[in-house]
Amino acid sequence: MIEVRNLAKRFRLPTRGGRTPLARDPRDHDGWFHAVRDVHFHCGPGEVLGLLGPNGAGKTTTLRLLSTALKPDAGSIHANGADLLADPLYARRHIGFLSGSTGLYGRLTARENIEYFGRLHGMTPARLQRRCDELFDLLQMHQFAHKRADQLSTGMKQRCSIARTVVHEPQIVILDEPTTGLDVMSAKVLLDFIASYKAMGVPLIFSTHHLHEVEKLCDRVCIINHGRTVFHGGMDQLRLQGGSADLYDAFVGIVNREP
Ligand SMILES: Nc1ncnc2c1ncn2[C@@H]1O[C@H](COP(=O)(O)OP(=O)(O)OP(=O)(O)O)[C@@H](O)[C@H]1O
Repeated sequence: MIEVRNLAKRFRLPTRGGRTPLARDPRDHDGWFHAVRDVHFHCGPGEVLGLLGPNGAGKTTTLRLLSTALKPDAGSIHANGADLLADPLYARRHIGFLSGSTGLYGRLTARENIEYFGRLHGMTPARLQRRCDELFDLLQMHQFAHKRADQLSTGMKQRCSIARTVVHEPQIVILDEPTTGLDVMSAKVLLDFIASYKAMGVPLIFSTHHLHEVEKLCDRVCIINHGRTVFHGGMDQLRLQGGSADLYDAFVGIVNREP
């Protein structure tokens, strides 16, 4: 279970000649940009949570806070009872985080990349071998396992990055826009992967702009707008509060309702 409460993160706005620029965004205040102002949600065992919101809403910043790549200014994050802000090592060991960058070494093969990250997590050679075989099956990577990462297609690189993210069998998985830029077949491999994690009972959070993915996979949804959670709940609740049985219209209804 991962639980996020009242999360906030601000960034210093650049100054011009020592003066703070005029506020251009509702999140600009006194020389700070409040990228995340009040985000809350939870995701339990076997649940998939979809993190949605318009461009710039604060999704990536929120996920980076969860992965402890960024430190929040306020709020709390608990994972399986551990306080991630007090114990960031817990996050490194037990959370698998896929960020926007591939994080792969171009001169290593797909397999060497996964093995390298597995060794960083202290996995034994036997466990690593078993895990690689498992992941290569799950993500259909056998065909390009021995190709250099810098010679892989976008879809192959993304599968490789996901394998790297979960090589150490994390208890919680967080994926930032995992299917962006992928063709239908590559996206399907990743969506099947998410479904298999759900079946294993691992809480999984992913951000996306694709509502059909949410409809297919998510048990709950968190919609962020201007850095705030404006909706958190199940799919039926989303349709009810958004005023439409159509997910797209319900999403637009909720986002437009925010002042
Ligand atoms: N390091 C930073 N310094 C200043 N501003 C930042 C920083 N990181 C993010 N922001 C700002 O915070 C806001 C939220 O960005 P974020 O990347 O979290 O949005 P997002 O919801 O993931 O958007 P998208 O859907 O376009 O990926 C944006 O206005 C962005 O410019």
